[in-house]
Amino acid sequence: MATEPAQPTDKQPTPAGPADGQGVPAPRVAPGPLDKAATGPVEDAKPDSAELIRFDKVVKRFGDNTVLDHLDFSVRKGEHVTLIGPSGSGKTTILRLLMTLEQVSEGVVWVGGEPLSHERKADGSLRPASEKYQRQARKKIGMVFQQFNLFPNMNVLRNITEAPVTALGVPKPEAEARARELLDLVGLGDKADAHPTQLSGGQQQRVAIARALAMKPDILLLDEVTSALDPELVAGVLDVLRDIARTTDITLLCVTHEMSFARDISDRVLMFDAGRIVESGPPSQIFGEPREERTREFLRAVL
Ligand SMILES: Nc1ncnc2c1ncn2[C@@H]1O[C@H](COP(=O)(O)OP(=O)(O)OP(=O)(O)O)[C@@H](O)[C@H]1O
Repeated sequence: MATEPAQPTDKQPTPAGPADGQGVPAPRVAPGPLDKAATGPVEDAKPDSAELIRFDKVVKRFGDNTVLDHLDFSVRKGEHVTLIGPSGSGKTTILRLLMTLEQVSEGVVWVGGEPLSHERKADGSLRPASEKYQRQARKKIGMVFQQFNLFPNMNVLRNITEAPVTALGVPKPEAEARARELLDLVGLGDKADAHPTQLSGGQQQRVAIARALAMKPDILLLDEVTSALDPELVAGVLDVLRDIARTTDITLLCVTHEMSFARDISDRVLMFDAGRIVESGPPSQIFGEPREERTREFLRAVL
């Protein structure tokens, strides 16, 4: 397989290019021209309707580096799942595949019962998805990055309303009313007119959370959202997220190094190592009685 071109950074999310899986055998769940050995109707492979996200035999390579190695997992509607594991184990790559900032090398990513990494052709086969298809398919997914990435030339209100107005066509007054509600939710009701440079890092990150929620996503991806913050600002952001986890029915997929936060908000924790899940279970198991030595070793190092 050819080495991939440089990937977009979180700061400059560019539209996803064509999948690098083109020309390689298609995943088991994607019978069709790319998978000559596979038989059976595509419909049979559709995820369970309660599953909102499903990774099916997903492989992600960067050049010779296999970052995700035939990864299978799913997340149910409304579930809060946290990914933990050592640096470089592939956690962020999973979120970036869901945002279509990266493309799978093999396998299929499904969201809401429809393929995200691929699109269905008229004959029922799955082919690597076009940029246009993915732009539409990822609309129900929001992400908060480590760096807040607010628009510096727009005030807080406009940072939040910009995407709903331009991408979803929400009328401006409606978008503004919702933005004000969200600002209240994140404890920044009085900052609508401020500019990002007038806010602390923690406040900027709370605006970024409000901005992600303004798109009314079904799925919220959180990628180490407190890593860039001064220690005294971390608790405020985590409290806002705890509230969101408790009071909304949003599905959360979260990468964090904050183990007590993971313990608080998660229904399930997935422990990763070298692109594979080494253990999966409720926080009581993972943090209380981990079954795998690799999990115990990792937690000894970080707790
Ligand atoms: N665009 C890229 N090009 C080449 N290699 C990449 C790219 N993005 C990630 N990688 C590599 O993929 C591997 C997994 O990275 P990833 O960021 O998913 O790990 P992680 O578990 O989230 O780590 P951390 O906890 O440090 O954020 C690393 O070896 C990383 O260097």
